[in-house]
Formats: sequence, structure tokens, C-alpha cells
Amino acid sequence: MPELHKNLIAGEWVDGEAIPNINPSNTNDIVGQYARATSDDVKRAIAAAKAAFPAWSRSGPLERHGILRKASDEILARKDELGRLLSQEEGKTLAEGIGETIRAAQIFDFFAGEVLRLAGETLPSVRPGITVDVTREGVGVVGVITPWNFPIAIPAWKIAPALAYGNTVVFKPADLVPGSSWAIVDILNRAGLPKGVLNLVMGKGSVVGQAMLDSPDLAAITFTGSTATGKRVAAASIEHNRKFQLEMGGKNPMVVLDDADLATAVEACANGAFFSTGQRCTASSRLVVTEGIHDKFVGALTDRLKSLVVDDALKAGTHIGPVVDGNQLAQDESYIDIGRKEGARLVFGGERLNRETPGFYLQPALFTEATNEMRISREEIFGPVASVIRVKNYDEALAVANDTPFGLSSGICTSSLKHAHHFKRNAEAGMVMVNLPTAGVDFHVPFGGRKGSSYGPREQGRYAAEFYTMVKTAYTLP
Ligand SMILES: NC(=O)C1=CN([C@@H]2O[C@H](COP(=O)(O)OP(=O)(O)OC[C@H]3O[C@@H](n4cnc5c(N)ncnc54)[C@H](OP(=O)(O)O)[C@@H]3O)[C@@H](O)[C@H]2O)C=CC1
Ligand SMILES: O=C(O)CCC(=O)C(=O)O
Repeated sequence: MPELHKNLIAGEWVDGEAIPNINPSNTNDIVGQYARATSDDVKRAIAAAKAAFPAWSRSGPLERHGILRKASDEILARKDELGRLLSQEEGKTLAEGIGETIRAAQIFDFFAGEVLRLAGETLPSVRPGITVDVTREGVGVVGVITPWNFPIAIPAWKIAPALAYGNTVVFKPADLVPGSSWAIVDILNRAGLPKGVLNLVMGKGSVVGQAMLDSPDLAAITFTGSTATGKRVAAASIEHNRKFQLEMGGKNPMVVLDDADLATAVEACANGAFFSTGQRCTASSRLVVTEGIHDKFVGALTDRLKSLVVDDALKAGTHIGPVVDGNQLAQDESYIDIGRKEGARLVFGGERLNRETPGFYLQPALFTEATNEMRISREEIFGPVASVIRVKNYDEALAVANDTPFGLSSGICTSSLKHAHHFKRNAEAGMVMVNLPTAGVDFHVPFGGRKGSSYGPREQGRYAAEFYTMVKTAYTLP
């Protein structure tokens, strides 16, 4: 029996029911055994984080800076091993797994710097002789609930700012991919975090996550995942009068205009729609293409898809790894079926693939003749499935791009400065990409969306301070 990876509660590693972490490229391969926490464990973790908050929130910036820097250094030094673990448990390719691990190291490094840069303001009062100081303080115990699709970067971009700004943390990773999360908690713990500052409670959302939502002692919850769970987080947080931040789905459009550089557009769409097996909330699932370039674009994108190798995530030469598990594969296949029945034309892929090892392999699927009213154009599929919607001109493309309940990322491929400029101003999305894939963002600038995609302040960059701190206004008459 392989070693059991335990939960971290009040600085102690705590046993629990052992659950195998299964490799989606090869379901015979067990990545490791991970302990599931109980709702009592969650209560103890929250109590430990609450007890640790006063001292941690008053700790000097040098201590917090040092720990985050140390964690960043270790993640970077172990990027190949941790990237491999990530790809093995989640199914993105090794290059993507290592890239995401480097990104996590950069995020810890960035927030180590932010510890030293947290500034307030001093203003004159409207009353003579009085000064007003505006400062930021940690919020308290922050609950971190993360999805399976970015097993190291999303935990990093939530835990790093939480700790940097003096909060303590109770962290519940996705049950499907606990390995990368366990590794970063172990690294942070050894980097010198005092007991109780960071607690890890692995296990199912319905048990561990729900126990977090039900606790009156979490001051804030940051969540990334599905819209349905996001709504539960919101309702429970309002009940407990706590801060909450939600990053949910996307149905991101990539507009391709007649004047686009064809090679640029094809690469941006292949990457944005299908890399990481399409399992990104920023994936371009709607390709909105004007009629002058439509046929050329569909032909070239289909040729590009033919060149992509779908195989074991750890194999050299694989471009697209497996879908994360059987449930997600069933969801992808059901949407492919829905698309066909709705009258869209499947011009490439969509079938299950057999490889040397048993895994959840799906040939990327491309639909044409889709309309923006179809369910495949409105609902998040979260797999390697994209639809081309044909439009007459830029105005119609912009209208279609914006006609969605979501608003995370929105892209355009064009050589027209006028259209690029207009699109940047008028796309109803939190992030806009010109001649770049809708997915794949920098680690030091704000991340988040509008409409049904997000709720609350932005994540990442210095904008993260808005969620992880509360503002205090102090008046002084010397
Ligand atoms: N925007 C994004 O980045 C993501 C979007 N999705 C979308 O969601 C769909 C379903 O994926 P899924 O993983 O099931 O998404 P979920 O929203 O269920 O999962 C996200 C996180 O929330 C947890 N969770 C689940 N139920 C509760 C609850 N009652 N209380 C508190 N936490 C809970 C999950 O736990 P656990 O899974 O461990 O049980 C996981 O840690 C995908 O197909 C995709 O459409 C999914 C992932 C990321
Ligand atoms: O596209 C990216 O770089 C980030 C995507 C993401 O955060 C997500 O899919 O949850």
C-alpha cells in the first residue's frame, strides 16, 4: 500500500479514509493515496485557523515575505517532478503541467513582493487638525475551494494572497486531484508557517465543502468551479454575512474577421479551444467567423486538428491529454450528441479513442453551421468541443460574441486597428484578447469576468488585495 497523504490540521498531519488518486491517462495507475477529511475535521481546521489569525495577521512583513519566497523557490526547483505529478493526476500534457507549476512559483514570488508593497493612504480631514489614515487588514479565516482543472495554479493564486495579507486559510482542493494541492501545502508548511495558519482538508464537496459553507467562522470564501456550486457558496455566504468571491463558467467567443491573418487565427483557436483538453473556463468554445474567411478558416483549422496527437499526458509528442474522468467525458459526449441533434455539423472528431493504456481519450470535436441559440453555444461544455458560428460582418460578430449569459474572456483576430480598438472597448467580458487565444493569462494582472462568470473583486495581481483585505479608516486628532 503506497504512503497515505494526510490532511493538515492545526499543524499536525491527520489520518482519514484513504482514497486513490487515479491517472486519467491510465486508470490502472494510482498516483497516490489521499486521506478524506470528515466534517469534524473541517470544524477543527476552522477552529485552528481562527486561533492562529491574531498572531499571523500581526506578524511582520518580513516573516510572510520570507515564507512565500521560500515556497516559490522550492516549487520552482521541483518544477519537473511537480509538473509530472500534475499531468499524471489531471491529464494535461507534461509541458502544460510544468508550465502551470512554474506559474504557481511565480505567483508565490509575486505575492511575497506584495507583502512589502501593501500601502495605505493618509488624507487631510475636512475638519482642521485631524488626519485620516486608510489602511488594509486581513479579513480572518479564508475558505479556499478549488476545481480540478488547474490543480496547482488556482490554489496558488488563492492561498498566496490570503497568506500575504495576513489571513489564515482552510483549503479544500478538488477531490479528483489532491496531489498537487497536498504538495504545495507540504512545501508551505515546511517553509515555516506557524501551526494553524494553513489547514488542508481533502475530500468531497458535498461533505468537506459543505461543512465549510455551513461554518459561521469563515470570514471569506474564494471559489472557482461550476455555476451551480457557486450559487450555493453565494447563498451560504450571505446567510453568514461573509465575503465571497466566485469564478465560474465561460462560453468565450473568438471572433475571426475577414482581415485576420489566417495562421494567427487558426493557432489562437486551436490553442484556445482545445489545448488543456478544452478544460479551461477561458476556453474559446464559440468561434464567430465572418463569411469572407469562413471556409478557408474551417479548412485550415480542421487540418490543424488532424495534426494534433491525443494520447497519454506524460508521453513525449502528445498535444492533447485525456479528459479528466468518466463523468466529464460523458458530459462532453452528451453535448456532442446534443449539437448533432440541434442541427450543427460535426466536421471533425468527437469520437472516443483507444490508446495503449485505458484512459478517457476523446478526439477534439469541431462543429460548423452552429447558431448562437443552440445549447452547445450557450452552455459550458468544459471539454475539447468548439462550434463555428458564421456571421456577415464585424457588427454581427460583436453582437453574437456578447449574446451569452457569461462574460469571462473574449477574443478577436483581425489586422484592423479600428476593429481591435472597438472590440476592446465593447466586448462584455472581464478579459479581452487581440490576436491571442482567449485562454492562457499572465500571473500578475487581474483575472475575472462579468455577468454569470464571476462575482466579487478580481483575483490575481495587486487587485487581489480588494478581496483578501478589509479597509480601516482611522481619524487622529494629535
Ligand atoms: N470555471 C472553472 O474553472 C471550472 C468550471 N467547472 C464547470 O463545472 C462542471 C462540473 O465540475 P465540478 O468539478 O463538478 O465542479 P464543482 O463546482 O462541483 O467543483 C468545484 C469545487 O467545489 C466543490 N464543491 C462541490 N459541491 C460543493 C458544495 N456543496 N459545497 C462546497 N463545495 C462544493 C468541489 O468538490 P469536489 O469536486 O471535490 O467534490 C470542488 O472542490 C464542469 O463540467 C465545468 O462545466 C468545473 C471546474 C472548473
Ligand atoms: O486560461 C487561463 O490561464 C486560466 C484559466 C482558468 O483559470 C480556469 O480555467 O479555471
